[in-house]
Amino acid sequence: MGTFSPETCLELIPTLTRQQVDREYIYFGGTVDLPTKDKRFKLREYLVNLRDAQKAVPATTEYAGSTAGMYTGTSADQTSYLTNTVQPTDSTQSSAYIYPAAAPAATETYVTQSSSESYGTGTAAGGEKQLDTLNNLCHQINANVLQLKFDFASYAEGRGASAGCYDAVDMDLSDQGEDMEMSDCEMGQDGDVNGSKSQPYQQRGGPIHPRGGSLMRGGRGRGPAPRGPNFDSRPSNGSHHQYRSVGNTNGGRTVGRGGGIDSWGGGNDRLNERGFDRGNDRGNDRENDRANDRGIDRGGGGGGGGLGRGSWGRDQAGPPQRGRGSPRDSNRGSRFANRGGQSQPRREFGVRGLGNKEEIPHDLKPVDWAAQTMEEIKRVHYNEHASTATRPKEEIDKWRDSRKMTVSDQCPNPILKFDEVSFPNAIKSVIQQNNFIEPTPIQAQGWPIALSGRDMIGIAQTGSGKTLGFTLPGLIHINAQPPGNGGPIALCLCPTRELAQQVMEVCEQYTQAMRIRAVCLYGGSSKYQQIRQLADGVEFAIATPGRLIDLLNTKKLNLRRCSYLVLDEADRMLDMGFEPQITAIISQIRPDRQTLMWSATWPTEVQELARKFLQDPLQINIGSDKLVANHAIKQVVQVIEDFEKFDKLKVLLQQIANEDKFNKTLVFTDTKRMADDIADELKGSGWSVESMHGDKRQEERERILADFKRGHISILVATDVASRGIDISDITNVINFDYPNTSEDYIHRIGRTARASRKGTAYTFITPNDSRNIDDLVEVLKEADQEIPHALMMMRECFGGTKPEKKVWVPKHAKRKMEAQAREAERKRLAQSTGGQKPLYAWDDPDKEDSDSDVEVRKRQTCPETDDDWAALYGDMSGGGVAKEPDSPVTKAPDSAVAKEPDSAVAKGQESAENALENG
Ligand SMILES: Nc1ncnc2c1ncn2[C@@H]1O[C@H](COP(=O)(O)OP(=O)(O)OP(=O)(O)O)[C@@H](O)[C@H]1O
Repeated sequence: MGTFSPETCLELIPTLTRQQVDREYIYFGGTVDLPTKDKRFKLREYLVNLRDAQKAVPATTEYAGSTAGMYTGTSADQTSYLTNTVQPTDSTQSSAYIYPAAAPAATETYVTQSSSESYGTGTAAGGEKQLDTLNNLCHQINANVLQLKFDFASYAEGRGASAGCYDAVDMDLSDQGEDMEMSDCEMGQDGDVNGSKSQPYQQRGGPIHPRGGSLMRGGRGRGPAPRGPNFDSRPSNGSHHQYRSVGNTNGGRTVGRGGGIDSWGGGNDRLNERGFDRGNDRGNDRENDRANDRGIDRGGGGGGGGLGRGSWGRDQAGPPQRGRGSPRDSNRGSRFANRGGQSQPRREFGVRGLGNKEEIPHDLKPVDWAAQTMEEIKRVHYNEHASTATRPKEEIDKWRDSRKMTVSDQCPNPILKFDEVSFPNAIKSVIQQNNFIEPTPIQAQGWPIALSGRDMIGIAQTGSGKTLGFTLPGLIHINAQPPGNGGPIALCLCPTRELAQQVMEVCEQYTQAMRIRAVCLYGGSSKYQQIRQLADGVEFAIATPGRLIDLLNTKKLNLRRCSYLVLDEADRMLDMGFEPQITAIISQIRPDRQTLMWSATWPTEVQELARKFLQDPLQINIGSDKLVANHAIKQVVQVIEDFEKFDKLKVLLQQIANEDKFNKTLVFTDTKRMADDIADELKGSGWSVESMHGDKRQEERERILADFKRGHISILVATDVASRGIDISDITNVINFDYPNTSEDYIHRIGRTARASRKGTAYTFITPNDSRNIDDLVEVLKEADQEIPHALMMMRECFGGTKPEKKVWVPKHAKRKMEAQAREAERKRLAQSTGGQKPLYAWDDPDKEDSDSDVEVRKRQTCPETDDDWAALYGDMSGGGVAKEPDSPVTKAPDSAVAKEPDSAVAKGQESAENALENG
């Protein structure tokens, strides 16, 4: 029986260096694919041997606590491991791991694995469970979905430099096509794994919360280290802890929000970066990306319920974080944990199910404005120009019609030239510097409304100049109010940091010219500096809600002077579940304020809500009240299968580069993890590419975006953090690698190209999993007079408007498996059509007959479809235990090992399979 010696590791993993293995304290945290079938076989055989050896092991004790992974070491280590990791049974702990009571051989190998089942506590016939675990491991290897993690740091720390190493078997089935998006808890899948999958953090980070086993604690190195006596004495911080936490990402998908950076001090950055938010990745990623921004902004975070099999191998979710120790944070953690761990329908949160911020803590009590004495606001700053006032109605109607503009009754006439609006000279000169010739339509119609002091809703396509549409009237509003240092006069709320920075960037020129002090308040950046700026006095604040609430909470900011409020991307703010925050913020702003909402999309779901914050608003819509994409964008939709996506992407990128090597492409993915993976893959092929998402630290995000703007990188792979507001004029192409969560997001994403009056192309991959959005997409394409592929219409016919069960991305190895299955199906079909005369495993060459040994090899290369197949190949490794659930590679371990006579077919299969293995 073998162990994973460093040599084996070196052999198995080509990217590993001797130096890495030999060094005592080393981080090697990646997940690796076993690159070749040979190596997979080798590992499988190792496990099968292990299984066989394990059969001889007496019944084991089941311990409360948890871990995951496979541990190879000495019995002394076993003792210390037990001593250091096994926590006393706690009734709140919903899961357990198993452990051999006695070592099977001179070199002990412990395989522990969290399971999606809560074992409860006490003793059980753990030997069977362990075999079952091994069985699962083998199964996964066979299915090419097993990945290994090697944590040499743990090895070294735990046992010094003795031989052997710690092999954490990452049971990450997310790589398996069908299971991948089980982590996509928003989609309502696989909800059973909440509690038990939090395990690794339980032992390290703190107790499992009674509610669903989610983790409420964790963080900086609390709890004993996983193994080895040395751990206890080592100082630990979040990041170190993170890297030590080896094993099963099953255990810890931290589905909660975490304000790692803001909430915690040093050491958490890495944690946050690598573990904590990563943990979110598969869980609720699109949402998490958004939530991440918000989470970090607000400096809080929720603990995570693990998401069992769903997370990706590399994601070692760090210990769940709890923001700031507020009890309410705990609740929040639990809530998010539940979202992560227990499948929640995606649309349960927020107005349209895209988030929920109800539990964001704040001490903001609504101000009793009636009891306040307030200076009167000067709201009206608009003197209609003679030529505007006298413009004939027909001419105005014609102008509006030609721009597909609809306006509320009583809407003032548009100003068609800059001269018609009484901007101060400072603004006019900046407009000139920018070579703007005339106002864009939304500006032409929006400025008169905003300057008149009316509340308004402005909806216009992406890249149509909305930012100046609301900032310039804001600056004029500020200018008209009495001077002072009592807080900002104008406030612009933005859903993401990127957007806040973008707005800041746009208006900076103008604020400087007008000597107006502006500040951008967003999470992930130095709060101290922002507080100092606030203390110095500001007139204009651009903020993300989280940071703003934080500053309001800590009384570093007050909004009593604020009388001009903008909600940029208002639909997203309301849509994402920012409503409670918006309500809290608005409660701090005087009721006679002027409120403006702007966006490129205005879904009906938020319209009612929006009106709650507005008083008798005027509305402008450019396009229609439906979803409208910027018509300067050429929209190309490709209907493909999930597994084709990456290859198609490469082809597309090559094509784009061939057109012009200076082309800039923004690729959108659903998940942070996918963004990273794609960027890594592309980098490997020599592309100049970076990824950007909510897991990245703020400065990293800013650097990457700046690099992209400057053209230092030509491809940016991003999640929806980049979908709104970002104005990079020379983005020529947008690729929706994954179709976004909502069709509004589609409009905003593709709107990153064709800014101002430029043109651009948006490519979108559509798979059957996107069927629920097809109706919208077809409408958008029709409206923009774009080509609608026949396949899309066919898909619409078949699935239009229905929600798919899962949205899966199929990575390469799963793709290989699918291809193998397709070949197998083809083989069967061929065999049938030829009356069974065709060779059994001749898919590569139907005319060539396999030898007997080929047949056996083929068998071993093929993932058994069912448990019976599996048993036929490898025997019933649960030792006659309870039959496992079909379709569940990580099979639930039985509560108790109920003896069951193997049926004779299985027994026969087992025998022949074992013979085959011996021979093979
Ligand atoms: N009057 C104008 N003439 C020409 N260009 C303009 C004018 N006003 C703004 N722009 C430019 O148009 C670009 C897009 O503007 P902006 O970012 O405000 O669009 P937006 O409508 O807010 O887009 P999104 O909805 O994507 O956020 C910017 O680069 C800006 O400088």
